Amino acid sequence: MNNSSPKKQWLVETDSSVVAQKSFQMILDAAKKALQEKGIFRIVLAGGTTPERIYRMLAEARCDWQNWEIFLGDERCLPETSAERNSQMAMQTWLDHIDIPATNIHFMPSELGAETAATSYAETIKNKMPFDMVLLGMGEDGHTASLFPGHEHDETELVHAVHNAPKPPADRVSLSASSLSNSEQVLIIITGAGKRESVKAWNQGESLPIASISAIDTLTVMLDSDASPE
Ligand SMILES: O=C1O[C@H](COP(=O)(O)O)[C@@H](O)[C@H](O)[C@H]1O
Repeated sequence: MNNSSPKKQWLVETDSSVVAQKSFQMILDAAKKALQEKGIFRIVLAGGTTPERIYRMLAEARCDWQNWEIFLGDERCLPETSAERNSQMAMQTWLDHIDIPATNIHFMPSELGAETAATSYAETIKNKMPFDMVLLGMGEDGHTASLFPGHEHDETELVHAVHNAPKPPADRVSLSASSLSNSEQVLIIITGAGKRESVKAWNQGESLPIASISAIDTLTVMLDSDASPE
């Protein structure tokens, strides 16, 4: 990994639809660059509700998806077809609607339990990094992916088994902060007034999980005006 500091940009947009539109364009631009330079684009997806609108836009985009490779930043330990799984959200909003080889989609087998899934997914990603783009959201408590405030993990792990998550379900699987940061670009998208206090705490230097994320080249934080403390 590159030890120099990444470029950082903090963008405040008028509303969540502008955040979605600009994020969508950043993803397409990153894909175009990676595909031109090396013929493959590896992106790690965020779960939760914030990225849904972006994924729906991607479902409508005219792209050659053959050389996109999809990963997840975190997953919830629930049955494979549960609507609460991040993989199901990504399939329903985007991946079910495009012509991408199934072998290019790498979900976490979290139905097998957090430990088994974390070990398995570490094998999946270990030769796929650095990623080209990591997309992240942030919860109201400052968690990102399934890295929660107050939780401690073995920093040598690529992927963590997560238990006792304060947001259900309690059992989850998450890429580590260093795996999530092992990406040319990291794009963090934050919308809604419910996130404002955590954004403020992050700005004031509180050691929230979101604050542990970096990037190789560029770290972008894109917020809507509701989430911005200014
Ligand atoms: O549980 C999760 O929460 C965060 C934030 O979700 P949001 O609904 O507030 O966008 C999400 O980034 C993470 O992937 C997910 O598992």
